[in-house]
Amino acid sequence: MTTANGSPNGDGSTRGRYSATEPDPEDLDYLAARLINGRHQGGPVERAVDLPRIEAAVREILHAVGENPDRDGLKDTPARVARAYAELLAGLRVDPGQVLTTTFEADHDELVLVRDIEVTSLCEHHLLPFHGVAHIGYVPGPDGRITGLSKLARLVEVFARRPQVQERLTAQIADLLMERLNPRGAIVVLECEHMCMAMRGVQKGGSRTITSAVRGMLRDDAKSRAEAMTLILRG
Ligand SMILES: Nc1nc2c(ncn2[C@@H]2O[C@H](COP(=O)(O)OP(=O)(O)OP(=O)(O)O)[C@@H](O)[C@H]2O)c(=O)[nH]1
Ligand SMILES: [Zn+2]
Repeated sequence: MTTANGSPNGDGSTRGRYSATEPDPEDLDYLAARLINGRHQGGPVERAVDLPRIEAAVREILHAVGENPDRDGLKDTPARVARAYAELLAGLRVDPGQVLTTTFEADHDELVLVRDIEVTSLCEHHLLPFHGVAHIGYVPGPDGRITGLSKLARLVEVFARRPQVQERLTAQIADLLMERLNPRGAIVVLECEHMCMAMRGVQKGGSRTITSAVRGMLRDDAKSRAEAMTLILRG
């Protein structure tokens, strides 16, 4: 739990070695809330993360590969890995709709596009990272409803911090934009490299997978779609 002043303890004090501007990574409510808007608003924390259970599982993995989890270099590793998973999967505990609660009306009815939003997620098949960039565009609806540009990046974070496949991640971003902003159309393109293809298995580093989700007029109108794609892919 933290407060609008950014202090994890709500009174300007710090906990352990973490300052008010450097949140305690063990504060799981904070990690979930930070995904939404950088402040804790007491939003829904849907699922608790069982850190001791992850720790026990990581100890088992270390045993199973023939390591000694109690040796000096590994003794804190299960706890570190547990905290890391809590952070990497914090999106599971967040209602993505909360990200798009701040919307504005603006007299703009043409494409709004944010390119090259950094994205890192975990593939649900191997729990290895895939990373790259997301490009998100939409054409505001008749009511001219737009959202803050940073909210588009936050939307990527909330859906990326879950076990994912790239196709679903792409579609979820587009669908939530359509649901919450009621735009004329939306387009989401992700370009990612999958570590499960680079570090193991087929071992083809450097390949990039491109996925798109196109909705509304950007799907139905070939000219609008081609214009948006040109802007997205020219970078
Ligand atoms: N479509 C899709 N596939 C993914 C994604 N992330 C990982 N994969 C693939 O998921 C597949 C899982 O295939 P399996 O045959 O069950 O697993 P595997 O034996 O580890 O496969 P290899 O990676 O080919 O060694 C692999 O082909 C991965 O490349 C993703 O985001 N989208
Ligand atoms: Zn994988």
